[in-house]
Amino acid sequence: MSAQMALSLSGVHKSFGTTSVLKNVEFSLTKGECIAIVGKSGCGKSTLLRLLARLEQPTAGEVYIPNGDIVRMMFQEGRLLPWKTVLQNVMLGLKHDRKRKALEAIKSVQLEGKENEWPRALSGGQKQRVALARTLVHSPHVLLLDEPLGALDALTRREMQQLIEKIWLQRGFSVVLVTHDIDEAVTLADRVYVIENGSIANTYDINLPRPRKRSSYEFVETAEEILNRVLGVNATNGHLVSLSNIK
Ligand SMILES: Nc1ncnc2c1ncn2[C@@H]1O[C@H](COP(=O)(O)OP(=O)(O)OP(=O)(O)O)[C@@H](O)[C@H]1O
Repeated sequence: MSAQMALSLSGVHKSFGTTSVLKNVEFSLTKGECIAIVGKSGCGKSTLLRLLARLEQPTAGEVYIPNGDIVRMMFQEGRLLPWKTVLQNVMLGLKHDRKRKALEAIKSVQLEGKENEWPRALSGGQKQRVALARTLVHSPHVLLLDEPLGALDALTRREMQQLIEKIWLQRGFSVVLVTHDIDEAVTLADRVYVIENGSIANTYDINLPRPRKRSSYEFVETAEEILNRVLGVNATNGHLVSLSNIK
């Protein structure tokens, strides 16, 4: 494996009982890359992330992450402990230098001044900032994002996307983002994988300059192409066609 490899999956299959969820999934990330995984509900996106987080084991194949590399996951619901303050939530799981590290992470998500608030006093966006701080405090090599902005309003979502991009560019970790929002995928990812019925159906390299302009012709074209692929729409005539006919 190359020293630049952040993670890789080769020939990964995952079944639950007799239900086959992932079939022969193969991809890799170099360090510092951000990829997005999109696909219809139930296609296996979260299962893929859970394999990367080692919350599940593959039925066959290999998930490779370099020894000692730290992987952290952020979920759609922030999963904050309601009986702990912002600072206490961010300090969770830390062993050394807890307060200093937590304060630094809280600052990086622009929540200075909220350290002693209870989660119930925070807006949805602020809660997700705390959830992000809780991952950053561990200095992850790989950040797994499972639809982290899915419950936020459109404006807050944009702000969070900008924040995630800024922190990612500063810190240089690798990101695997699962999202239903194709614009979000094209805004953030170097590469977008479309999953269909548990397999990678298409890969799109996104070579647009950052920060990406959603109104640009290239952005709109790319997002539409990916959306059509996910939906199984033939972009040339706009009709729904059988997914198996699209290569
Ligand atoms: N622990 C489990 N036991 C049995 N089946 C499971 C388990 N986890 C996931 N599945 C099944 O695997 C399939 C894929 O689920 P997964 O959550 O990975 O999809 P998804 O693409 O993330 O969906 P969504 O976009 O709706 O979150 C579903 O049919 C689901 O019911």
